Amino acid sequence: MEPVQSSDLMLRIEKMGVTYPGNVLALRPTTVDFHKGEYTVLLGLSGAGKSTLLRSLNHLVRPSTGKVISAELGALETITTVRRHRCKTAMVFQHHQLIERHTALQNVLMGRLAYHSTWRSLFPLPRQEQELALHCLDRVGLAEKALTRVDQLSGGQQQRVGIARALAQQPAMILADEPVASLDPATSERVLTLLRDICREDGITAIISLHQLEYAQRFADRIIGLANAQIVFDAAPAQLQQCHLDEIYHGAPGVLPEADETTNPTPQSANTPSIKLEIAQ
Ligand SMILES: Nc1ncnc2c1ncn2[C@@H]1O[C@H](COP(=O)(O)OP(=O)(O)OP(=O)(O)O)[C@@H](O)[C@H]1O
Repeated sequence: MEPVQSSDLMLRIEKMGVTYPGNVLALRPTTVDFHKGEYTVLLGLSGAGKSTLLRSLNHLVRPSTGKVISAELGALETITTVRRHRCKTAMVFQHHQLIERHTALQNVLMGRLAYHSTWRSLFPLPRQEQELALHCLDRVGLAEKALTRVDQLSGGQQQRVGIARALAQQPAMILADEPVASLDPATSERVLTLLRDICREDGITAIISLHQLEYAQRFADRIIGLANAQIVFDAAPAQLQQCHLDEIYHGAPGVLPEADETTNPTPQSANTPSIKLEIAQ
């Protein structure tokens, strides 16, 4: 299939649905476009389908129906296309998935492995690659921790190493699955600010699943709200109204922050670890 023609299109999912074994419907057939440089937050209750949507974008979860189409590569229909797509699509995970007994630098170098053959990765990577990894650590403010074992770093520092590893991959797109779910509010803000600033500077498309409404409103260019395995809201944060929240949180009493709080986040809600708790108030 030919790549999709559109100047700012990064990725399209077309009638893509996911049903897990046991007939668990996780995502109804969905068509949606993601654009270059856009910072999209996926919002929704636990089980709404955020991780499934996110992980299907690089076929970590294989769609049961429909397809993922890269603007550059076309439909992800062959192993080669999926590999090339994954090479340019970095992931940041909730539990960062670092090798804890390795140094920060060694972990960041893992981001380069997609560019090397299996046998080549058995040997130290060239100096040029090590310098790139060090530069990535520097961008997340951790150059001085390069030779520190990851298990000696704080949770926030570990997640910054996870971001540096993603950057070392020189991605066109970053998929982040609840990257701040295990962090305290102040650290969460720092990590999300860092991620947004780097994506803006480098023109990286970011798609991030979050539970915290206030962070979604503060950081996103676009919010996609999911409920019951389908998209129920897809627009800029300023368009998000109480009725949309009611739909995303299906009837739970969602709390929409005051208008000026969207540009100036509220410390009181930042203390709340997730919207799931906030809406239960
Ligand atoms: N590997 C799997 N096998 C079977 N069912 C699964 C699997 N992964 C997820 N599910 C189910 O698919 C649905 C969507 O799950 P998903 O993890 O995408 O939701 P989520 O919105 O990311 O939730 P959370 O915020 O808790 O991570 C849920 O009903 C979940 O139980």
